Amino acid sequence: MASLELAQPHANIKQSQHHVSSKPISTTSGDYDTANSLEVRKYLRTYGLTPPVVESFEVQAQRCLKLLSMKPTPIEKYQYLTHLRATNVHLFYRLLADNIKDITPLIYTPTVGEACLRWSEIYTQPEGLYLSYSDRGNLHTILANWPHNVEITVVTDGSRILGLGDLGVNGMGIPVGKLALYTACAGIRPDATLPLQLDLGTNNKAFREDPLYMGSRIPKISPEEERDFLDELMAALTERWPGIVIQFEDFKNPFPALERYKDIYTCFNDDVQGTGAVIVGGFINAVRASGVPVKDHRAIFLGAGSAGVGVAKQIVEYFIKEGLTEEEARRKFWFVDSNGLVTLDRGDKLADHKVYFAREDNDGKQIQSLSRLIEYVKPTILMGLSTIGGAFNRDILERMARLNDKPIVFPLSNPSSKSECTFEEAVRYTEGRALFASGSPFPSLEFGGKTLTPGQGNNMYVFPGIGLGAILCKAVNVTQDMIYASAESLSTSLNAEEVAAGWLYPDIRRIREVSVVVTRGVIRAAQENGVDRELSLRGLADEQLDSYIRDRMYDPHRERENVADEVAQLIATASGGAHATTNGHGNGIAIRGPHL
Ligand SMILES: NC(=O)c1ccc[n+]([C@@H]2O[C@H](COP(=O)([O-])OP(=O)(O)OC[C@H]3O[C@@H](n4cnc5c(N)ncnc54)[C@H](O)[C@@H]3O)[C@@H](O)[C@H]2O)c1
Ligand SMILES: O=C(O)C[C@H](O)C(=O)O
Ligand SMILES: [Mg+2]
Repeated sequence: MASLELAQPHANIKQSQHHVSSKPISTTSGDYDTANSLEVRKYLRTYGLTPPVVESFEVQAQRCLKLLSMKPTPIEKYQYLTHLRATNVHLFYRLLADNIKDITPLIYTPTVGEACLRWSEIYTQPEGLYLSYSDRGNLHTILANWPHNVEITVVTDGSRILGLGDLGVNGMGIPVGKLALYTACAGIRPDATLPLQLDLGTNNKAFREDPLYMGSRIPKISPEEERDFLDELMAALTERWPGIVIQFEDFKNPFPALERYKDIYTCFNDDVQGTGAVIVGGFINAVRASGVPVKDHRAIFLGAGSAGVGVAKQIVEYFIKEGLTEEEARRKFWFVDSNGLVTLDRGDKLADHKVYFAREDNDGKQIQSLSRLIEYVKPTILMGLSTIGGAFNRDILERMARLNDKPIVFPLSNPSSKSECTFEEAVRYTEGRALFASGSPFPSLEFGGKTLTPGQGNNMYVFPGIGLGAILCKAVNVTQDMIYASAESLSTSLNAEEVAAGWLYPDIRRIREVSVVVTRGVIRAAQENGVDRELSLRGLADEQLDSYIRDRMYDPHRERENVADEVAQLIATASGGAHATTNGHGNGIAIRGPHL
């Protein structure tokens, strides 16, 4: 199997100063950076093609933020940021790194949801790779068109985009957005990422009939056809880029592919595994803060899909580590789907993934209403992964507040319009007592003379570190222990002030530091499982491993100096008489040569 080839040479440790990619600088979109020195401009032959001033990042940022504030709607801000990324990638990431809390909602949930709904209408430029069902048999040849060396891809078939349903190829916004966060949060080089949209038909009839829709106008292919297509895709991706990490995202039914590929490729499913991990990470802190012993918790999950079951399975793992038997842990969950409480004797055919948590102790009772179920179960925990915006209404939240001193309430559906409740509602109807995390961001608010800040239980806290960890240790597979390690690492990553303030997740502004901790945990678990192929990392102490990780993270602030250093070196080489045609990094600078 291609993914098991041990001979696959990734960056060797000493050589790869900047990160694991073989391309230390991207010349295409940095050429016209107004921060480039005059010397660099002369070398690149862009002298005169930009305004004369050499700008500091602070001045550039001032202009960008001003332009951003002039855009009246989130979608226009999204479009401006897309344009910035396409024309000056390092400036985009500098801006994002310094304004992560404010800009993330504009390039990720919730705005990316609107962008996907309107993708065909707002499309201006290509940003990833599209593979259609009619391309089967030729996937390897098409992958050869992608010009860069890829380390990680996010792939979707668009069939369940956030809580917005089947959006076909309009789903491309999701891989683009997730990979931007891989770069911003974990420092994976932008040119080492591949957004991948599969065009396998769509059951969204309105899209198929929309003249602007840009995918195949056929109904979604069958599961068997999709399986064969994915078989070819996985082999082709791994043959083209042997060390590639493949993240599955927003598939309507992700379980068959995960089962089929997890032991033979370096892959994971973010909605099942990443979500499970991120919620466990915050949940460990919520359980502590609740003051209720693990054995006394009971959880109702609204939504029994891939995310709900993924989360519950990992909480089971946490409960077992806390001393419960698997049976005791499993019995702590009551799932509700669109047909009510999930029971074995409900009379419908349960999807395979629901059977593990289906109740058989319901004495033939089938409960449809969430409020009646709350009275029946008396839960300490209420999780929402149902795509039903507003499902945790006043009545539901007040019931949770009556039953618990500190109810754990996690409305996790995305985007914000699908969140089961807002932060404000949770605070108001539980008198500020809820231990809260939502999938999409909500603003802080004042309550009872205090500023309360919501947690954001979004897989963006873990997937960047899972991906970077797998890349750096050259993992053969992404094991369940690596996923669980990302959760535990996340739960320990809060600093003293965050703990004192009762936060469940660390401040998003520290995400790069958090990603280092998560990455280290993932690498350690890979080493324990023996799936790592970068054996030199095994002997490193934790601080050494952290430095190793940090040194390989792309830093957009350093890029300008990197370009200047390389140009200076090339000029020195050229003026020393050598007729350089390449600088050995494959970035194309030298072929343009000194000028002026
Ligand atoms: N916070 C995060 O990091 C994160 C991660 C992954 C998914 N999500 C969100 O979770 C949601 C669900 O994702 P998924 O992959 O599980 O989707 P899915 O389609 O697999 O599952 C949705 C579930 O909700 C149930 N449901 C639908 N209508 C319902 C109703 N009226 N009452 C009760 N249950 C109902 C369905 O029966 C199904 O079990 C999405 O909105 C997604 O954006 C959030
Ligand atoms: O994309 C997100 O914001 C989280 C998650 O993967 C989702 O599908 O909702
Ligand atoms: Mg997702």
